[in-house]
Amino acid sequence: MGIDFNRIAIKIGSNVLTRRDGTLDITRMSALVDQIAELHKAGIEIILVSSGAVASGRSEVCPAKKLDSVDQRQLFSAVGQAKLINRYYELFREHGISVGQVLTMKENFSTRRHYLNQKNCMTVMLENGVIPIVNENDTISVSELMFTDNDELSGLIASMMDAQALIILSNIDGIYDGSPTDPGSRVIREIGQDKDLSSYIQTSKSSFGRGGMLTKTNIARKVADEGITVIIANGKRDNILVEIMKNERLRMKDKGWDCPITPDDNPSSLIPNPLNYTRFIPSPEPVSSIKKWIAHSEGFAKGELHINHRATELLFSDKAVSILPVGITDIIGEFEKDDIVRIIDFNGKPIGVGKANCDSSQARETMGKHGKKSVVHYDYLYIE
Ligand SMILES: Nc1ncnc2c1ncn2[C@@H]1O[C@H](COP(=O)(O)OP(=O)(O)O)[C@@H](O)[C@H]1O
Ligand SMILES: N[C@@H](CCC(=O)OP(=O)(O)O)C(=O)O
Repeated sequence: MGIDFNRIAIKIGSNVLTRRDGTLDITRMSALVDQIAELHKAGIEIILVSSGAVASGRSEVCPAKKLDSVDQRQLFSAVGQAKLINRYYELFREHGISVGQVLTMKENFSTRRHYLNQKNCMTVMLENGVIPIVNENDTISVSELMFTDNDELSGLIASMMDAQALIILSNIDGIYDGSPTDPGSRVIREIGQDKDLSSYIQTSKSSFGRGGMLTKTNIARKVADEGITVIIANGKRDNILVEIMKNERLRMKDKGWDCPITPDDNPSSLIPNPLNYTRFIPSPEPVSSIKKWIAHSEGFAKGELHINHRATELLFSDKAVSILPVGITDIIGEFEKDDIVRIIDFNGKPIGVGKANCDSSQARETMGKHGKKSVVHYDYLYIE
């Protein structure tokens, strides 16, 4: 399979863009923009997911009275997002590159129509040489329906836009095999598909971050399972993006793949990258666009299909299997045709999601019967 990085998503975390006192780190921002401009000029399409709205607003306004966390988020992000996008606009303009702002919310991924509408918006931007700069619309997002953090959002965007790679920039070199503060811990450079990382991840997160390393790891695994290379690296390191792309290019060349980086790259300067970063090995199996959407729709599931032992076994076999009524033992909740439903195995464990082929009452009528139409067709089924 030939792989090249001609479309990538880059997520810049709050901590990369903010100084210790919470103010926007313009020097860092400018350095990252220079690198993105270099990649853009080399012909790589880039979608930027940037945090930093709340952090940059915090230093801008001094609330008249004590605010609760929702009011704070709304006030700071309203002021901070304007400041953030204005900075990006100015910095990219120095390189002659146009940028556009995309503010989104979790609900915007809930129906296929909304999903495709967003995809279309960003596709048109890319086709016209415009770099989309995406952030959650924190001002009007409802707390319970928010993304865990921008790592989750960046995973959705990378998947939706069929990016070949997602680079998550944080304030740490990658995922450590122990506490990052322990001098004996090392960055794990490559993570295979079945590697369990739960014992390594501490619940700590950086001062301005929302989700922590656990969400990064979970989202990275999910996105890599869809065939997208995911890299977690330190956005505070000089020239990190360009170095990562050079290193990845070297790796691909090694395997006989082609990957455009900078047109004036001097091959002699392409020594193996001494930098630490964590790379999630992508699944070699391509995942269709609709399955990618379904994979990220778990939060919108309207009901549950409980399946028996045999159906569970078949779903994990190499065969392309749909969920037939005969394998269903219980149906929980009410759903319409085309709604997302959760698939629960015989042990009560959620194992995937799918788009229902019929509504819940029709599904209940055929449950347990042979020779009936599938309740979830294989093409609309995503097993984790
Ligand atoms: N095993 C680990 N390896 C690396 N970082 C870890 C690990 N366990 C916990 N962390 C914490 O995760 C933090 C990064 O996540 P987060 O605060 O969400 O950053 P961001 O704002 O960039 O998204 C690190 O600063 C570190 O404190
Ligand atoms: N939308 C928020 C992002 C908050 C957030 O989740 O940040 P991060 O910890 O960097 O993923 C902002 O711009 O401040």
